[in-house]
Amino acid sequence: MSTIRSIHARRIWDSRGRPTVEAEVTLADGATGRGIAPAGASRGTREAIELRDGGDRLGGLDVSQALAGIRDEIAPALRGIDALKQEEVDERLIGLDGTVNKARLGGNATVAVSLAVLHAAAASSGMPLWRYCAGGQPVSIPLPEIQIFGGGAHAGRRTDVQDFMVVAQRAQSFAEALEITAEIYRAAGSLMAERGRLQGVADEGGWWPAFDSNEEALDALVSAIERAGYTPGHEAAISLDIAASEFGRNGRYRLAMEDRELDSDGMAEYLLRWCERYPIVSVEDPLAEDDPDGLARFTASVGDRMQVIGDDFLVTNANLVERAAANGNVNAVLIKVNQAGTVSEAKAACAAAKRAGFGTIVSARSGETEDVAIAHLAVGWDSGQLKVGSFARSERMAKWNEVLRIEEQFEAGSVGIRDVFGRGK
Ligand SMILES: O=C(O)[C@@H](CO)OP(=O)(O)O
Ligand SMILES: [Mg+2]
Repeated sequence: MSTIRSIHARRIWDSRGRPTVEAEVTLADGATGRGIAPAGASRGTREAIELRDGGDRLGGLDVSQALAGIRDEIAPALRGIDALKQEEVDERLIGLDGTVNKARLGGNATVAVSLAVLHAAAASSGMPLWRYCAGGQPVSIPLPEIQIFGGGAHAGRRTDVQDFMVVAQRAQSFAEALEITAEIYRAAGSLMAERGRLQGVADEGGWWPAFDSNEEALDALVSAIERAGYTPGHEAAISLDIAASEFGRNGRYRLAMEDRELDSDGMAEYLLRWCERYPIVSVEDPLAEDDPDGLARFTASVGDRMQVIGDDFLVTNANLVERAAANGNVNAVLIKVNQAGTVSEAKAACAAAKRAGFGTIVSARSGETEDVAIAHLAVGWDSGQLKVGSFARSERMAKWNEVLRIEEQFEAGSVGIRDVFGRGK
């Protein structure tokens, strides 16, 4: 029987040395599943709230309230529910919390439990997680977006732009995409070393961006692609997460590196110049979450040839995705389970995006753990793309390597890899 027998919650630690929540679910048939809450640094204001509390010595970073909520309220309420009924489980979590943003029990509590139930249900069904998530629907191996330089909130705001990434858009397999990007990553490292600029890595494993301008980082990225023996824009293209909500509000954008302030149109023009000059195929959060008109203008000018992703702007919310599709604010969405707070809500956002013809990118957070669930979600939900950060940090490699294992399970040649525009569907 796949009914939930018990849920245990424990405090574990994430890749930034901060406490986080792990839930462990045991079913009546003995199957178990574990889920861990990741944590973002650049967060959208409408994300599910993670519950953090006093814990004197931890300065408000502790998660003891979230753990207590799982023990005292969530575990008793879910006992006896069939783990195969993920939506029922998640509806119970949403109802129990009772707020619009999981503020009472904490999105970190609900997401850990929701993922743990998903894992346990897959184990009980005797299926790998990706196959269980697919529910019999067609799947694909996602194209990876891999960070080469990590800036913004992940590197003490060393650059304004948060993620400088590479997409190996012509790779024929995930294994090949990883290989190409690893070469570019290492080339970028030696380039930094030669310039006396190598200063370790940022939160997601991308090189610490010791640059004097955002453009210098872009130029270095192009040089790294060339040094690795590839043609920029051909085998390897550039993908950026501007994370503009971090430095833009009320239509004003403060570029610290260049010591200037731009209005919404100025910011868009600044980015459009990059789009002309560099082989950029995807831009995430080019304008702030409170600038939907700016986003719509930006998408109107480049959306026919480029992916424009809403992350902080859409916070993995199906209603917001539908509204964005109607208003043309963006043409793709980042899918982060902990932004929504439950597996079912994230899945609904992904489904809404596909109905709207949006690109979908399953994404990790900047604070991560060894949990590899998102590798399986990207495959099982057929998202087409996966964003996990970089190399050089094992919480990232655990996920990339997991996709390699999943790819091995596919029959050779039966599943094509897609580029950012979904070619090969
Ligand atoms: O903005 C993002 O897309 C993510 C991952 O790069 O960062 P964070 O988890 O800090 O929100
Ligand atoms: Mg982002």
